[in-house]
Amino acid sequence: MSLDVDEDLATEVEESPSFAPSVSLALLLNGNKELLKLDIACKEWGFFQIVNHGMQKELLQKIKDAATEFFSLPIEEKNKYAMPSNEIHGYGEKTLYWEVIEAYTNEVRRVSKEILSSWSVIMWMQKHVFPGLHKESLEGFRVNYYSPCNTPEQVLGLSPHSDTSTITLLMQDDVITELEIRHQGGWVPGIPISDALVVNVGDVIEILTNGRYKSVEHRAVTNKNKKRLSYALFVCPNGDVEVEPLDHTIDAQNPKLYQKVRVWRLFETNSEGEIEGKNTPRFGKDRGS
Ligand SMILES: O=C(O)CCC(=O)C(=O)O
Ligand SMILES: [Fe+2]
Repeated sequence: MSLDVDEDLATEVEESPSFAPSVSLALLLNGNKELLKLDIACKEWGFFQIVNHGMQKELLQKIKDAATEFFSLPIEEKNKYAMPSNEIHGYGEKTLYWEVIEAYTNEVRRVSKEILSSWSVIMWMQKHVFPGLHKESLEGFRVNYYSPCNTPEQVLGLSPHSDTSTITLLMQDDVITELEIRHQGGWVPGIPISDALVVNVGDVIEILTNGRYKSVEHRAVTNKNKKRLSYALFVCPNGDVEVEPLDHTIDAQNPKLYQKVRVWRLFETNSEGEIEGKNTPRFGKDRGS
Protein backbone atom coordinates (compact mmCIF):
# COMPACT_ATOMS: atom_id res chain seq x y z
CA MET A 1 0.00 0.00 0.00
CA SER A 2 2.51 2.56 -1.02
CA LEU A 3 3.43 4.68 -3.98
CA ASP A 4 6.36 3.65 -6.14
CA VAL A 5 9.55 4.85 -4.56
CA ASP A 6 11.43 7.56 -6.41
CA GLU A 7 14.86 7.37 -4.76
CA ASP A 8 15.96 10.86 -5.84
CA LEU A 9 12.85 12.48 -4.51
CA ALA A 10 13.05 10.49 -1.29
CA THR A 11 16.60 11.73 -0.76
CA GLU A 12 15.61 15.32 -1.60
CA VAL A 13 12.80 15.30 0.96
CA GLU A 14 14.79 13.54 3.65
CA GLU A 15 17.96 15.55 3.32
CA SER A 16 17.10 19.03 2.13
CA PRO A 17 14.94 20.48 4.84
CA SER A 18 16.16 21.32 8.28
CA PHE A 19 12.49 21.45 9.18
CA ALA A 20 9.32 19.90 7.87
CA PRO A 21 9.38 19.80 4.04
CA SER A 22 7.08 21.98 2.00
CA VAL A 23 4.25 20.48 -0.04
CA SER A 24 2.26 22.42 -2.61
CA LEU A 25 -1.50 21.98 -2.39
CA ALA A 26 -1.88 23.13 -6.01
CA LEU A 27 0.51 20.42 -7.19
CA LEU A 28 -1.03 17.86 -4.87
CA LEU A 29 -4.33 18.25 -6.64
CA ASN A 30 -2.87 17.11 -9.92
CA GLY A 31 0.15 15.07 -9.35
CA ASN A 32 1.82 11.93 -8.40
CA LYS A 33 5.20 13.48 -7.56
CA GLU A 34 3.74 15.80 -4.95
CA LEU A 35 1.75 12.92 -3.47
CA LEU A 36 4.99 11.06 -3.06
CA LYS A 37 6.57 14.08 -1.43
CA LEU A 38 3.65 14.26 0.98
CA ASP A 39 3.95 10.56 1.74
CA ILE A 40 7.67 10.81 2.51
CA ALA A 41 7.19 13.93 4.62
CA CYS A 42 4.51 12.20 6.70
CA LYS A 43 6.60 9.07 7.16
CA GLU A 44 9.89 10.80 7.93
CA TRP A 45 8.73 13.89 9.80
CA GLY A 46 5.03 13.58 10.67
CA PHE A 47 5.00 17.26 9.72
CA PHE A 48 5.02 19.29 6.53
CA GLN A 49 4.34 22.88 5.48
CA ILE A 50 1.59 23.37 2.97
CA VAL A 51 2.18 26.12 0.39
CA ASN A 52 0.14 27.28 -2.62
CA HIS A 53 -2.96 26.59 -0.56
CA GLY A 54 -5.02 29.32 -2.21
CA MET A 55 -5.88 31.12 1.02
CA GLN A 56 -6.03 34.89 0.61
CA LYS A 57 -3.29 36.87 2.35
CA GLU A 58 -5.92 39.36 3.54
CA LEU A 59 -7.81 36.62 5.35
CA LEU A 60 -4.66 35.39 7.08
CA GLN A 61 -3.95 38.96 8.14
CA LYS A 62 -7.49 39.48 9.40
CA ILE A 63 -7.33 36.59 11.82
CA LYS A 64 -3.91 37.73 13.03
CA ASP A 65 -5.23 41.26 13.58
CA ALA A 66 -8.29 39.98 15.44
CA ALA A 67 -6.18 37.81 17.75
CA THR A 68 -3.66 40.58 18.41
CA GLU A 69 -6.50 42.94 19.26
CA PHE A 70 -8.12 40.41 21.57
CA PHE A 71 -4.95 39.56 23.47
CA SER A 72 -4.19 43.21 24.04
CA LEU A 73 -7.49 43.67 25.91
CA PRO A 74 -7.28 44.03 29.70
CA ILE A 75 -7.38 40.70 31.51
CA GLU A 76 -10.79 41.48 33.07
CA GLU A 77 -12.20 41.94 29.61
CA LYS A 78 -10.66 38.71 28.29
CA ASN A 79 -11.90 36.80 31.31
CA LYS A 80 -15.46 37.48 30.21
CA TYR A 81 -14.82 34.99 27.40
CA ALA A 82 -12.93 32.41 29.44
CA MET A 83 -14.06 28.79 29.14
CA PRO A 84 -14.38 26.25 31.97
CA SER A 85 -11.11 24.67 33.04
CA ASN A 86 -11.93 21.26 31.54
CA GLU A 87 -12.33 22.76 28.05
CA ILE A 88 -9.59 22.84 25.45
CA HIS A 89 -10.70 26.02 23.75
CA GLY A 90 -9.35 28.65 26.13
CA TYR A 91 -11.07 31.96 25.51
CA GLY A 92 -14.49 31.38 24.00
CA GLU A 93 -14.52 31.06 20.27
CA LYS A 94 -18.21 31.61 19.61
CA THR A 95 -18.19 35.14 20.85
CA LEU A 96 -15.82 37.77 19.57
CA TYR A 97 -14.61 37.91 15.99
CA TRP A 98 -16.89 35.06 15.00
CA GLU A 99 -17.14 36.11 11.35
CA VAL A 100 -13.45 36.20 10.74
CA ILE A 101 -12.89 32.96 12.66
CA GLU A 102 -15.55 31.29 10.53
CA ALA A 103 -14.09 32.58 7.27
CA TYR A 104 -10.62 31.46 8.29
CA THR A 105 -11.62 28.01 9.57
CA ASN A 106 -13.75 27.37 6.44
CA GLU A 107 -10.68 27.88 4.33
CA VAL A 108 -8.43 25.75 6.52
CA ARG A 109 -11.10 23.05 6.47
CA ARG A 110 -11.00 23.09 2.67
CA VAL A 111 -7.23 22.60 2.78
CA SER A 112 -7.59 19.80 5.33
CA LYS A 113 -10.09 17.97 3.11
CA GLU A 114 -7.69 18.06 0.17
CA ILE A 115 -4.95 16.61 2.32
CA LEU A 116 -7.27 13.89 3.64
CA SER A 117 -8.19 13.04 0.02
CA SER A 118 -4.52 12.90 -0.91
CA TRP A 119 -3.79 10.57 2.00
CA SER A 120 -6.60 8.30 0.79
CA VAL A 121 -5.08 8.18 -2.69
CA ILE A 122 -1.60 7.51 -1.33
CA MET A 123 -3.04 4.55 0.58
CA TRP A 124 -4.72 3.13 -2.50
CA MET A 125 -8.20 4.04 -1.42
CA GLN A 126 -10.87 6.11 -3.07
CA LYS A 127 -10.42 9.82 -2.51
CA HIS A 128 -13.44 10.16 -0.28
CA VAL A 129 -12.48 7.55 2.33
CA PHE A 130 -10.62 9.74 4.86
CA PRO A 131 -12.81 12.82 4.25
CA GLY A 132 -15.84 10.51 4.64
CA LEU A 133 -14.73 9.60 8.17
CA HIS A 134 -14.93 13.31 8.94
CA LYS A 135 -18.38 14.07 7.56
CA GLU A 136 -19.39 14.91 11.07
CA SER A 137 -16.14 16.11 12.39
CA LEU A 138 -15.05 17.44 15.73
CA GLU A 139 -13.07 20.58 15.29
CA GLY A 140 -11.22 22.83 17.64
CA PHE A 141 -9.70 26.17 16.79
CA ARG A 142 -7.12 27.48 19.21
CA VAL A 143 -5.02 30.60 19.20
CA ASN A 144 -1.93 30.13 21.36
CA TYR A 145 -0.40 33.25 22.86
CA TYR A 146 3.13 33.04 24.21
CA SER A 147 4.35 36.09 26.08
CA PRO A 148 8.04 36.96 26.21
CA CYS A 149 9.89 35.09 28.91
CA ASN A 150 13.00 36.20 30.83
CA THR A 151 14.30 32.66 31.22
CA PRO A 152 13.46 30.86 27.98
CA GLU A 153 15.97 28.13 28.73
CA GLN A 154 13.91 27.16 31.78
CA VAL A 155 10.35 27.70 30.59
CA LEU A 156 8.42 25.93 27.85
CA GLY A 157 5.45 27.59 26.17
CA LEU A 158 3.80 24.25 25.50
CA SER A 159 5.13 20.93 26.75
CA PRO A 160 5.85 17.98 24.44
CA HIS A 161 2.72 16.37 23.13
CA SER A 162 1.19 14.82 20.07
CA ASP A 163 -2.21 16.04 18.87
CA THR A 164 -5.43 14.09 19.46
CA SER A 165 -6.60 14.88 15.97
CA THR A 166 -6.54 13.42 12.52
CA ILE A 167 -4.78 16.45 11.20
CA THR A 168 -3.71 19.77 12.69
CA LEU A 169 -3.11 22.87 10.58
CA LEU A 170 -1.16 25.65 12.21
CA MET A 171 -0.53 29.17 11.05
CA GLN A 172 2.21 31.08 12.79
CA ASP A 173 3.97 34.42 12.67
CA ASP A 174 6.33 34.65 9.73
CA VAL A 175 9.44 35.77 11.45
CA ILE A 176 9.75 33.88 14.67
CA THR A 177 8.85 30.38 15.54
CA GLU A 178 9.25 28.56 18.77
CA LEU A 179 7.70 25.39 17.47
CA GLU A 180 10.06 22.44 17.73
CA ILE A 181 9.42 18.94 16.53
CA ARG A 182 10.88 15.59 17.52
CA HIS A 183 13.05 14.27 14.76
CA GLN A 184 15.60 11.49 14.96
CA GLY A 185 15.79 11.76 18.73
CA GLY A 186 16.35 15.54 18.92
CA TRP A 187 14.27 18.71 18.85
CA VAL A 188 14.30 20.50 15.49
CA PRO A 189 13.35 24.18 15.50
CA GLY A 190 10.93 25.37 12.90
CA ILE A 191 11.81 27.52 9.93
CA PRO A 192 8.59 29.21 8.92
CA ILE A 193 7.77 29.68 5.27
CA SER A 194 5.81 32.86 4.80
CA ASP A 195 2.04 32.19 4.71
CA ALA A 196 2.50 28.42 4.77
CA LEU A 197 0.45 26.31 7.16
CA VAL A 198 2.38 23.83 9.27
CA VAL A 199 0.48 20.57 9.12
CA ASN A 200 0.94 17.57 11.35
CA VAL A 201 -0.29 14.02 11.49
CA GLY A 202 -2.48 13.43 14.55
CA ASP A 203 -3.04 10.34 16.71
CA VAL A 204 -6.09 9.25 14.68
CA ILE A 205 -4.08 8.89 11.48
CA GLU A 206 -1.33 7.06 13.33
CA ILE A 207 -3.91 4.50 14.41
CA LEU A 208 -5.75 4.29 11.06
CA THR A 209 -2.50 3.81 9.14
CA ASN A 210 -1.18 1.27 11.67
CA GLY A 211 1.76 3.52 12.45
CA ARG A 212 2.84 4.14 8.88
CA TYR A 213 2.39 7.84 9.65
CA LYS A 214 3.26 8.82 13.19
CA SER A 215 1.84 11.66 15.22
CA VAL A 216 5.11 13.26 16.13
CA GLU A 217 5.71 15.01 19.44
CA HIS A 218 6.21 18.71 19.31
CA ARG A 219 6.56 21.55 21.79
CA ALA A 220 6.77 25.31 21.90
CA VAL A 221 9.71 27.02 23.55
CA THR A 222 9.66 30.65 24.63
CA ASN A 223 11.38 33.78 23.41
CA LYS A 224 13.13 36.32 25.58
CA ASN A 225 12.10 39.39 23.63
CA LYS A 226 9.02 38.73 21.58
CA LYS A 227 5.52 37.54 22.06
CA ARG A 228 4.29 34.94 19.62
CA LEU A 229 0.88 33.80 18.43
CA SER A 230 -0.02 30.61 16.63
CA TYR A 231 -3.37 29.52 15.23
CA ALA A 232 -4.25 25.84 15.25
CA LEU A 233 -7.21 24.06 13.70
CA PHE A 234 -7.61 20.47 14.93
CA VAL A 235 -9.76 18.18 12.79
CA CYS A 236 -10.98 14.88 14.17
CA PRO A 237 -13.81 12.42 13.42
CA ASN A 238 -16.89 12.66 15.58
CA GLY A 239 -16.35 11.35 19.14
CA ASP A 240 -18.50 8.26 18.55
CA VAL A 241 -16.46 7.04 15.60
CA GLU A 242 -14.34 3.99 16.31
CA VAL A 243 -10.90 3.95 14.76
CA GLU A 244 -8.51 1.08 14.22
CA PRO A 245 -5.86 0.20 11.65
CA LEU A 246 -7.37 -0.17 8.18
CA ASP A 247 -7.40 -3.78 6.98
CA HIS A 248 -5.01 -3.23 4.14
CA THR A 249 -2.40 -1.67 6.41
CA ILE A 250 -1.99 -5.03 8.14
CA ASP A 251 -0.03 -7.94 6.71
CA ALA A 252 2.63 -10.44 7.73
CA GLN A 253 5.33 -7.75 7.84
CA ASN A 254 3.05 -5.19 9.44
CA PRO A 255 1.08 -6.75 12.27
CA LYS A 256 -1.78 -4.81 13.77
CA LEU A 257 -0.31 -2.32 16.24
CA TYR A 258 -3.41 -0.73 17.73
CA GLN A 259 -6.72 -1.80 19.21
CA LYS A 260 -10.03 -0.35 18.16
CA VAL A 261 -10.76 2.84 20.10
CA ARG A 262 -13.53 5.37 20.18
CA VAL A 263 -12.39 8.91 19.44
CA TRP A 264 -13.84 10.17 22.74
CA ARG A 265 -11.57 7.75 24.55
CA LEU A 266 -8.55 9.31 22.89
CA PHE A 267 -9.58 12.67 24.27
CA GLU A 268 -10.32 11.32 27.74
CA THR A 269 -7.03 9.51 28.09
CA ASN A 270 -5.05 12.39 26.69
CA SER A 271 -5.87 14.44 29.75
CA GLU A 272 -5.13 11.59 32.18
CA GLY A 273 -1.43 12.16 31.66
CA GLU A 274 -0.28 8.59 32.24
CA ILE A 275 2.04 8.53 29.27
CA GLU A 276 4.27 11.54 28.85
CA GLY A 277 4.02 13.17 25.46
CA LYS A 278 2.29 10.63 23.29
CA ASN A 279 -1.09 9.03 23.80
CA THR A 280 -1.19 6.31 21.14
CA PRO A 281 1.04 3.76 22.97
CA ARG A 282 -1.84 3.39 25.41
CA PHE A 283 -3.84 1.73 22.64
CA GLY A 284 -1.15 -0.71 21.60
CA LYS A 285 -2.57 -4.02 20.43
CA ASP A 286 -1.38 -5.88 23.51
CA ARG A 287 -2.19 -3.25 26.09
CA GLY A 288 -5.41 -3.09 28.05
CA SER A 289 -6.78 0.44 28.12
O1 LIG B 1 2.32 27.11 18.96
C1 LIG B 1 2.83 26.18 18.36
O2 LIG B 1 3.73 26.33 17.56
C2 LIG B 1 2.36 24.77 18.62
C3 LIG B 1 0.93 24.68 19.00
C4 LIG B 1 0.49 23.28 19.25
O3 LIG B 1 1.23 22.34 19.13
C5 LIG B 1 -0.91 23.02 19.66
O4 LIG B 1 -1.67 23.98 19.86
O5 LIG B 1 -1.26 21.82 19.80
FE1 LIG C 1 0.14 20.46 19.06
